[in-house]
Amino acid sequence: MEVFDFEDVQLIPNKCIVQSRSECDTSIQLGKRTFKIPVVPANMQTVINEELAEWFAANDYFYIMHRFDEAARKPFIQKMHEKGLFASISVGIKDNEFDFIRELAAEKIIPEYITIDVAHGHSEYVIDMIHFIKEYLPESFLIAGNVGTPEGVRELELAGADATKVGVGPGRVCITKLKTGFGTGGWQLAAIRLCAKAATKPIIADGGIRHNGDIAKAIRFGARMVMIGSLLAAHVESPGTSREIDGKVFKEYFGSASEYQKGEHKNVEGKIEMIPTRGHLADTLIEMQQDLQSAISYAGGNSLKALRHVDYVLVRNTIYNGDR
Ligand SMILES: NC(=O)C1=CN([C@@H]2O[C@H](COP(=O)(O)OP(=O)(O)OC[C@H]3O[C@@H](n4cnc5c(N)ncnc54)[C@H](OP(=O)(O)O)[C@@H]3O)[C@@H](O)[C@H]2O)C=CC1
Ligand SMILES: Nc1nc2c(ncn2[C@@H]2O[C@H](COP(=O)(O)O)[C@@H](O)[C@H]2O)c(=O)[nH]1
Repeated sequence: MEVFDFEDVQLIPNKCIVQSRSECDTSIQLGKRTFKIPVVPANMQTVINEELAEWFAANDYFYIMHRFDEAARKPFIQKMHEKGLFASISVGIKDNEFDFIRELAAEKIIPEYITIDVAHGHSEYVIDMIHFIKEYLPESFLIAGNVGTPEGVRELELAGADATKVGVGPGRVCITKLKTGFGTGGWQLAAIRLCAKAATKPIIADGGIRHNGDIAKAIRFGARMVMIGSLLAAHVESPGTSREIDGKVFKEYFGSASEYQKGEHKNVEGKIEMIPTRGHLADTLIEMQQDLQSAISYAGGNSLKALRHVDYVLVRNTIYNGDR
């Protein structure tokens, strides 16, 4: 099996067909909606909160609210709907989550998007939850994950998932590879490629994006969208707690399976990082869009489709050209 990661690949330019990069269309459809860019912030407590979710939805960006404030989810959906915005929530697979889905269905509170968010998503229990959600809330677009294999993608799709999320262990604050020996950390891009070949529905590539160019690479290898944590954390608006260290302001970015999230040291597969505070999230998203527009122009097209078939070379670890 050929394995490689984002830093090992460079895409090869084609003749440009646009007069300006602004002609390149970065929009992408997921479910019934079209979004400005193929990027979704990670459904983590230091990346997204209700205020940001509202901003993302109101500005035509996709978002997935995290699942770590369980009781807030129902009023969140209602609040989004009162404001005419789409609701996109996460669920786990414990028994109370089945009750929650039943409750939403009984009260006809129907989120437009639901994501089943479990570390090891290739599981009978996740498949049970997919069946359950499809029975009780068939109108919701259902994303299930995370998986790291073509078999995982196929089984979740077959169970009824409308999209699957791919990535086990490539995240910036992930220590799954170190703690268990498993995952797609270090070869996430090759895993996206394998999974996309098996997929008949969209896949969301989750974790490991370190540069804006990695978004174009993920799309080249079959992702419909990418989920991003670290690059979208630590902005002025980000929910992580700020701390001043040696006169510089940092924000917390911690893993959802870290002890900071769990409140105990049990099955810990995540850590914390302090990231220097960046500017405003809106500016980072605009830069991501501009970089993608440029990537599309290098691909020789005027929409994201152009990225899907560009040639590439494997040049191991050369992303910095020795400039690091
Ligand atoms: N994308 C990634 O690589 C990873 C992401 N995460 C994130 O961390 C958060 C916590 O997730 P998670 O650890 O799934 O915790 P959850 O609390 O969501 O656990 C999911 C359920 O599955 C059970 N389970 C059995 N085997 C596993 C396994 N190998 N991994 C995970 N659950 C298992 C758990 O039971 P029990 O706890 O008793 O075992 C629990 O009932 C999620 O938001 C997840 O996305 C975590 C690790 C990797
Ligand atoms: N193994 C773990 N993975 C985690 C944890 N918390 C979140 N995640 C995953 O990371 C991505 C974000 O990755 P990034 O490279 O963009 O920072 C996120 O979407 C989850 O899938 C964790 O505690 N352990």
